[in-house]
Amino acid sequence: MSEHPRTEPATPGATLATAGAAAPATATAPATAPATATATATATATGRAHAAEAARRDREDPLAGTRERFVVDAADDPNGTVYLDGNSLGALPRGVPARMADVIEREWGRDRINSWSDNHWWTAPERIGDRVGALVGAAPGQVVVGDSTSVNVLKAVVAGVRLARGAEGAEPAGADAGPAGGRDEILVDVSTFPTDGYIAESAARLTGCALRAVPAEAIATEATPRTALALVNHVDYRTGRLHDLPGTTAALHAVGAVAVWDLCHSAGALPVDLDAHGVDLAVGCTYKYLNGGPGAPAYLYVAARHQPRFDSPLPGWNSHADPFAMAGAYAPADGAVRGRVGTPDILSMLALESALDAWQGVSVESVRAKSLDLADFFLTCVAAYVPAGAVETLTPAAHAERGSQVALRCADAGEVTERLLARGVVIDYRRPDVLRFGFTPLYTGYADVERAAWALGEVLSAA
Ligand SMILES: Cc1ncc(COP(=O)(O)O)c(C=O)c1O
Ligand SMILES: Nc1c(O)cccc1C(=O)C[C@H](N)C(=O)O
Repeated sequence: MSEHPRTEPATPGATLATAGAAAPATATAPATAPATATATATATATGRAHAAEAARRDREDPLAGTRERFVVDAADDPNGTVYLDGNSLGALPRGVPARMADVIEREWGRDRINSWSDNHWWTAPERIGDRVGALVGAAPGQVVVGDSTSVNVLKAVVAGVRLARGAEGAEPAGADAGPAGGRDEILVDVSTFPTDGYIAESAARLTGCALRAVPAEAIATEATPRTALALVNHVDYRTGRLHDLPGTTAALHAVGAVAVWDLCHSAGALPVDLDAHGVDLAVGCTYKYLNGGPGAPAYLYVAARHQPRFDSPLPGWNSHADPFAMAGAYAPADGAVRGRVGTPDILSMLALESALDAWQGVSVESVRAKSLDLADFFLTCVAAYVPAGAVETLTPAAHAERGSQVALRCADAGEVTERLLARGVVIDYRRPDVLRFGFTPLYTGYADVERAAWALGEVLSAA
């Protein structure tokens, strides 16, 4: 469930003008280009010690140009919105509306049914899957886009248990009921995003396994020869902690278990390198750092070596070897197509395809470098602007242990989130006491994070 308090009117600039003595004098100035210099000068005059540095970093940022590919407010416009919620819903890439108009008016409106072949709708899940794959380190042919992350978790966990059992001949193919002389346990990280935990529990019942929740850091040591698989969140949605994908995957393999990773909070934010680390199965959403839009289709990665034995619990006609044979008996297609189920949501899928154009010429490595730098700079600004002891940082300081968000714990976090919104700073609140600041390097600038830290300081100084 989302926690996005929304107050009316949500006109950040108007509220900022009445935000108290520390508010910049130019708060009601129109959003014009010279606002950059004005805002920086005003910010410095009002004690914003890091404002000038933020402006300098933005000028020197090699990724500064990609911001124009998105619909976001100007970084230095004090009336504009600072959007630090791309870890929930990524901003709109500029090319998407025109592409959607074309899809709706021409492909659907005029070409109609022929679009399945002529406009390549039928093969969109694999085609777009390859583009997502390139961003998570998967060679072509292993990622298919479709359904929600929740649904793909079910596919991955049930099929993963079948893979783990089948590898040893411990169970007759197709029999899921009851432990079959071995692999009868599924591990899930104890702080998992809820949907993964709910679905893993159901998948455990479907496969006759027991579900055991352990800290993600302990999965490597808790896995035993009874473990069929572990479902692990690559980045913790609440704290922003990055879990050890290479080490945990290797430890699971050492006991013959399958590694299933949820990449919702890492895909598009940091290098994942699925193939390089020998991951078995992975799932993730595309509406966060991949900016695919609300409810954009998710994806499923099935490592090529597992595809011939990938036995989906949701075998639909779209994953049939010959869908239009309309055969009574199911025969799975080869490759990643095996992960499909029913008719794909073409409008959302093609919006995602267009959104991925925003990655043109950008490496995930460069995004990661800026993400870490943005978070470091944000924490420096928080330390300078926020009263001592008012917040506690939940996100690990070590770069190797964090994703692309900073989570701060503070009293009255829901109220603080509303007050930040009133100052034009959009973040997430997770009950009971967590503020999440998400950084999307393709469009988040240093002035954004400086302004967010300043606003947080204002709010907590007034508390
Ligand atoms: C880690 C994680 N997994 C799964 C989900 C849920 O995916 P969906 O609601 O798209 O099925 C989310 C966010 O909503 C998430 O953060
Ligand atoms: N998927 C969401 C939605 O449909 C509405 C609001 C928020 C979301 C989210 O993605 C929440 C997100 N997974 C989280 O990390 O909390």
